[in-house]
Amino acid sequence: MQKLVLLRHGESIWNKENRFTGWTDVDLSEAGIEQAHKAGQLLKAHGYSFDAGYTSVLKRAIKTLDIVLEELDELWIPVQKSWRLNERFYGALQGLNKAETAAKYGADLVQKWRRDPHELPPAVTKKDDRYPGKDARYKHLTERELPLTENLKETMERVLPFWNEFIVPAIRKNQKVIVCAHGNSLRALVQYIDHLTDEEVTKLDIPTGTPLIYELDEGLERIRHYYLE
Ligand SMILES: O=C(O)[C@@H](CO)OP(=O)(O)O
Repeated sequence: MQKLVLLRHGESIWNKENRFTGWTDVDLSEAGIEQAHKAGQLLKAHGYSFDAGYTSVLKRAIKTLDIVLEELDELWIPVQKSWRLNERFYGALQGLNKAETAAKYGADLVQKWRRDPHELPPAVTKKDDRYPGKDARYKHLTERELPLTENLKETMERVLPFWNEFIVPAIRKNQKVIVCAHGNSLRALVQYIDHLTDEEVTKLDIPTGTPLIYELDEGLERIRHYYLE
């Protein structure tokens, strides 16, 4: 049996302000920093230890993993950062307040943009400052890989190559792995690991700063999963 730990970053400043975040690189809030420390302490109290960490190129996830590893005194382990673990790119919604957007466009449409795995939020143009092609950290991406908007299905399509190329081989080598990512990159991963239907994933919400433990069999099929609280 293998254990895999998935962790959504602690609360960010824009989670707190109820804004669509996506690839915007906002920092953790005070509460988010506290959540990250608590997650690390909880993992330590339950005897967890890691050989490898994986995170996105966004500071709310990077810092959360750092704080967790600091609590475990394992800041030395190799940590791989990839854009493929980033939050779902939220297009032209990024920066807008979720409640104000619901009041403007209607709660049903906004809920579809947020949770329907096939629904695409309004796109940014390549001239928009939010277009990732303008950000140095994405300069190695091809134009096709640079999103203008993304739904959960597309998020899954860019998360899975990273899962298969790096995380699966590490687990198969018996490494103890922690993946610190985002609400929707983790929803995509959970949909894949748990074989969830689109309807089931629509209802799935992953809380910030709460370790989600997966026990996997040799074929990396889920035996059980639970939150450490
Ligand atoms: O704003 C975002 O990027 C995400 C996660 O906070 O929001 P949502 O809950 O709508 O997926």
